[in-house]
Amino acid sequence: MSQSLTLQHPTGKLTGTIKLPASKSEANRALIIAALSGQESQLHNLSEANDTQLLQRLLQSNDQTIDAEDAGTVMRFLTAYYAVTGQQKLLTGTERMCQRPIKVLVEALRELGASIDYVGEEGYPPLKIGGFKGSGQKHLKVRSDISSQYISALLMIAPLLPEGLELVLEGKIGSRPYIEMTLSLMQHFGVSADFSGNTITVKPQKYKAAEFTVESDWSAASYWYSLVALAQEADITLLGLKEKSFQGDRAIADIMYRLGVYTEFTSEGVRLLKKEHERHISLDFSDCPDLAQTVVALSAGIGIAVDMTGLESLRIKETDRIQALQIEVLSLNASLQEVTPGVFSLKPGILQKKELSFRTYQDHRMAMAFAPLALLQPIEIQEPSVVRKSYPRFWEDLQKVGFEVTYN
Ligand SMILES: O=C(O)C1=C[C@@H](OP(=O)(O)O)[C@@H](O)[C@H](O)C1
Ligand SMILES: C=C(OP(=O)(O)O)C(=O)O
Repeated sequence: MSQSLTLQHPTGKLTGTIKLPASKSEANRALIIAALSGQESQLHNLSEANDTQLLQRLLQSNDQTIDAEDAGTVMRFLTAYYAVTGQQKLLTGTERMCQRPIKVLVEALRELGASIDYVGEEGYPPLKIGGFKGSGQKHLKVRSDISSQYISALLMIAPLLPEGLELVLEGKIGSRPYIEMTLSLMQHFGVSADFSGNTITVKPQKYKAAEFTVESDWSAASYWYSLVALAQEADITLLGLKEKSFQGDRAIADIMYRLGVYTEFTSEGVRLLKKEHERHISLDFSDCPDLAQTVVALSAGIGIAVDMTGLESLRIKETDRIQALQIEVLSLNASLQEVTPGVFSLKPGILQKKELSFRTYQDHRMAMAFAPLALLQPIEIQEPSVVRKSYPRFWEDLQKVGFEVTYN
């Protein structure tokens, strides 16, 4: 496995058509729902992303020990899935996964009648999941300010519970579009729910088999927006994206309008063209946390000041993404600071020609967010294989639009 790669572009001019990977968020919901339905559903365009390939394999596995690796959705969705289907499993993951909290979900599932024990530290994987004795409980209060994945996990099993589920979300609702995506996918497979105020109600129901085609991944698209913003000239088409999407990261089209990219929706996807960008913007990432790294790396490189809120969940993702960003923007002479609690300010500096090498912290998004800076000067990306989590062909796709990629 290559320790690093060097990336450069001889002309800075980008034209081409890219088939993006499919959304791992949509795919992983469809896989869990299809498994819960107990019927044969036809799922098309499942992502080649490791997170999806892994879930597909694990759902077929009879092993007692299940390794969710570094995939948050796999860990959280399988916890609820194994609990409600009464399967005895030891569910674990990477060292980092065992530092990502899961207490809110475990406590909720216990209240519903699941038997789950912590093998190591209380509140974190690995988990020993045992039988399920429905408690008859249908009313649950769940914190919604840590990870929406707990809520999505509970919602997908809700129609199978004897009394259904009334979920009251407590606190700020972070990553809300992912909860809405879950409800939309459930609806697609025949299950209705009501989301009013901060309460989501799901009555006992049966999932129905259905065909589903996964849309291209808007989070993956964000790196192409960044590439277009940084290019000298660009005309890039991204296939398989829809104007009306289940994915909240579709917000990248609006964000990038301000950062220098015009989006034209076509029958096959989107066409990205360059435009003027603003110099100073304010953004709230509560609904789209996975876009923060793209925006920070681009803005630091191109010289845009950004005031940011809604970054709370970044500390408990594949790495502490705030800390990783704070370190990596320094080499761009930029600074990222928390100016008042919860409010971050990115101040770009003057980019000086020097050797740039970015660490990726076992986080696919660190690699892909910083890669577009290779349009400004040659750069090195460390541990480039991290992209396999969501976009395994990322480096090959860059080569298609003229990047020179050298594995060191
Ligand atoms: O449900 C999902 O598919 C996801 C929800 C988000 O996580 P949080 O809810 O933990 O913010 C997001 O960051 C992650 O990449 C995918
Ligand atoms: C946070 C992410 O994934 P997960 O939480 O599913 O591991 C991500 O892909 O950026």
